[in-house]
Amino acid sequence: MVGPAINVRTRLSFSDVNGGEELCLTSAPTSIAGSECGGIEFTKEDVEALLNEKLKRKDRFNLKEKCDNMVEYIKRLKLCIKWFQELEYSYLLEQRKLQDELETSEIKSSEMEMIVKNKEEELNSIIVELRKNNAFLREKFTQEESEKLAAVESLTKEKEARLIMERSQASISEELARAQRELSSANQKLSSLNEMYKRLQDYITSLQQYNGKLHTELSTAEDDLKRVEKEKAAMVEDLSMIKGELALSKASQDEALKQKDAMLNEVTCLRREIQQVRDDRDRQLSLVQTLTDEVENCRESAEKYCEELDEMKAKANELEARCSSQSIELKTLQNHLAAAENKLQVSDLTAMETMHEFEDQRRLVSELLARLGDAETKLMEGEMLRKKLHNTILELKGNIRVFCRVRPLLPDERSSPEGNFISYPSSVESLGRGINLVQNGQRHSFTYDKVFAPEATQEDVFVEISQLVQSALDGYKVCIFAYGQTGSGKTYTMMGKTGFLEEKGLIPRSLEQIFQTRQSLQPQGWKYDMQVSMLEIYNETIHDLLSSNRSAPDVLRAENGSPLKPYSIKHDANGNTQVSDLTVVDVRSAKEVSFLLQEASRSRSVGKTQMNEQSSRSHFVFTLKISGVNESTDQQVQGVLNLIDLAGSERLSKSGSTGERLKETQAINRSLSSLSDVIFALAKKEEHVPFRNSKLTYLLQPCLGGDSKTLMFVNISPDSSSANESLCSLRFAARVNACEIGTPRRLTNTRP
Ligand SMILES: Nc1ncnc2c1ncn2[C@@H]1O[C@H](COP(=O)(O)OP(=O)(O)OP(=O)(O)O)[C@@H](O)[C@H]1O
Repeated sequence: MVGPAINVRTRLSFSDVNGGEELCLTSAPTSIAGSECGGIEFTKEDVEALLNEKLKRKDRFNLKEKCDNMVEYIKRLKLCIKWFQELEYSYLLEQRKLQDELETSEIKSSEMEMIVKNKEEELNSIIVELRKNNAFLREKFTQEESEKLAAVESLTKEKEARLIMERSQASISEELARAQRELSSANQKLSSLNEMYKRLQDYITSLQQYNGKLHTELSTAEDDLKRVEKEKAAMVEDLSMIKGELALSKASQDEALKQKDAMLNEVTCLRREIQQVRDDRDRQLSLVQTLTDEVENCRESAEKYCEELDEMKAKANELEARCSSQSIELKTLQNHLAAAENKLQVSDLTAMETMHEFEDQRRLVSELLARLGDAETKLMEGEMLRKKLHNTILELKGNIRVFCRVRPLLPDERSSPEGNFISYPSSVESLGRGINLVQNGQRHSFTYDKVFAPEATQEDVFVEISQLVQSALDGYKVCIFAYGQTGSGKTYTMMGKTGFLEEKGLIPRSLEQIFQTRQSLQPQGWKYDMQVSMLEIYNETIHDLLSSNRSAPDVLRAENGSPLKPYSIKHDANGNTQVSDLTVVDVRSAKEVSFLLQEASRSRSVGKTQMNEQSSRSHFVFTLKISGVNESTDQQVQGVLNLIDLAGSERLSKSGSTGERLKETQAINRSLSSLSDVIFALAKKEEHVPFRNSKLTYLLQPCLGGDSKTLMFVNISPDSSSANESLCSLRFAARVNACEIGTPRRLTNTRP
């Protein structure tokens, strides 16, 4: 008996996408029916071989494809297993049918039995084989399943890793792009800096050339000036001579005029007299005539009158003689008059000449004065230009600038019995910049950027720093501090004298100028925001001078009164200084700031010492932060103006301090000595600069070691008893002047 034929068509295939190969095992439609069945072609070996082959090539698949193939493979295996199960089931059915047939027919030949047995055995072996295959395939399936899981897991891991890698790659490429951008901008900056450097070099050389030219011009101008002065002096001398002569000639002219008047009077008198004489003569003549007539009449009439006639004749002769003598006198008088008139004319002429000469001289003098004025304005312009160039050169060199100011003697101070121990050289190169100090018979000379003698007013001093103050509005960090012995005039210089407008100090003047300039820059689109903070460093602790809570100055207090941490100083990468929790006030006018200044000076630690009635016992730091933006160009600037009034150095022996004052004095001297340590280290260009040794030096770090425009006032007392301290201050100032701290940097950018 032939059982039902089961058609099995199986195709197991693995395809390698990369290799393009396809490994396949296909069973042709097979009729599994009794002995005709040649057996199933998918033997364990085949599958194993197939798997081995697959495993061998496994490496070549990439994980994803491997996984897909695996899934496909597993699907097919499942199908295969299903088919095998169906096959097994059909075989079982077949077997059962055969057995049924065997049982029902009961006629079973031994041959048939044999066949059936064989068939059964065969089928059993096939079933066993199939079961084995099935078990193997199941095992394989679970293995493949676990492998698949592992592969999926590794795939997800790989995917994650890939994602991470992609993300990191994206960030790296972003960073790379940024770095490239930065590199290009840095390159641009570098090239612009190089260009700027070249330009600056050119500028410096041109400035130097210009400076040289100016110097030569200055020297020629000075020569000219000297010459002109000499000429002027000669002229003035001539003029005075001429004036003398003129006065003389004027006097002689006056005299001549007087003479002339007198002569005229005389002439008129003489004329009158002549007239009188003439009248007399005429009268006499008429008389003579009448007499002659009478004589004629009488001659005829009587001889008796002969005697009378003779008498009359004698009288007439006498009168004639008188008349002729009077005419001679008249002639001489007329001659005199003519001579006087001549003389008058001559003196008129000389007076006219003198007047002309005087006019000429006057014109010459005014011309010379105009030339002198021109030369003086040229000289002043040259001096201003020289100062500007000097400032630019100093800025380019990166030095700290130093101005020295000597205060006048105070009413209770006496000048030295040996005369002034401070003098100012008058040579061209040190004029206004040099100071000499004589101590123990030895002369010490110093030169700074500017020296102000006691006569210098607050206005004179401010004029010299106004440009520096101005640059805070252009985005520079500016620091001006006053250093000096106690009572030498630091507070006077920085703050001025309260209640005296003329004696306002640099801080109020600077603020007025800044707010005025802010106003004047508004039409150009500039808008500025200003913030003020004020602090003092007293006994190495910071006090907020604008804080409403001044009960415990060194330590901040929370609202509940519990102490918070003390104020701390921090500098950022741009060199901006921040003092934690310090009160910062937005200000819009100089008035607001002066109100705050008054508040702060009331809070400041001030005390009476032997050296100063109102001595500042702390370092006072005024900070104005300026941030400006140009609405039309979007340019932004950030400037800072630091104005610092340091506490005065003093000798313990001299100050006579005790108790609290002694502690203050020691703290002041300690911080000033830290300042000088920093200056020494900077001057020597040492690697380590001990900025952190005191709060003062740490606060001043950006001004002393960075890119700010820094100016120091060294204040000097003219009192001879302070000569020693003054010498120390001048020496310290000379060191400061020699410090190179770098080129000031302008903080400006474009609004994003
Ligand atoms: N240029 C000046 N013209 C007139 N008076 C001055 C001048 N400089 C200082 N003074 C006067 O000298 C005295 C001492 O000056 P000031 O208080 O400014 O000294 P200081 O250096 O700040 O002292 P301290 O370090 O003790 O605070 C004050 O009375 C001040 O008015």
